[in-house]
Amino acid sequence: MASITLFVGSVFGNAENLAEEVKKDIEQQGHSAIIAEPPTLEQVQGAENLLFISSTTGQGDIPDNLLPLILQMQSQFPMLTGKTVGVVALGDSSYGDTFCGAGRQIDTLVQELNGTVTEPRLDVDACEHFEPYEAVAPWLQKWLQHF
Ligand SMILES: Cc1cc2nc3c(=O)[nH]c(=O)nc-3n(C[C@H](O)[C@H](O)[C@H](O)COP(=O)(O)O)c2cc1C
Repeated sequence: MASITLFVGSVFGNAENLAEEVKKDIEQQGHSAIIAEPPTLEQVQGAENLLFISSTTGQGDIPDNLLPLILQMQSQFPMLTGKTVGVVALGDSSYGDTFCGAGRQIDTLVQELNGTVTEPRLDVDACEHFEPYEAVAPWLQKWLQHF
């Protein structure tokens, strides 16, 4: 059984709702999951495995509720060696070059911090998926197989 901490970046609630569904799914498969509310550096350091679920706001920006943690991680460099990390990015391809910009920033950061990325980041396009969970469910199955 794995223990997974979810770190969620959300402005209007899409990523938050998705995280609740993902949490249930993880638990149904016999693992434990908690959503870090609010997401803090201590929770990053204490997490066995980390799953980031973040929308993108502004022009490729990280939502305000997750930004302080990401800035702290960028400045304090809490190494993620030995921890499995997943990144799910919500975005909208009509934003062009900034599509899923927050998720891309987080993905780069966790790799710099030496997290173990077993599945490539999933980018979920709101233009294709009205309900993001339909895109995330198969990705999550594959990600959980690594535990
Ligand atoms: C003001 C605003 C700016 C956005 N900027 C981007 C962007 O730069 N890139 C992107 O891929 N999506 C962008 N989006 C789309 C959101 O990431 C997408 O709608 C997401 O599902 C919102 O999830 P949330 O409710 O958890 O914040 C933007 C949405 C809004 C309302």
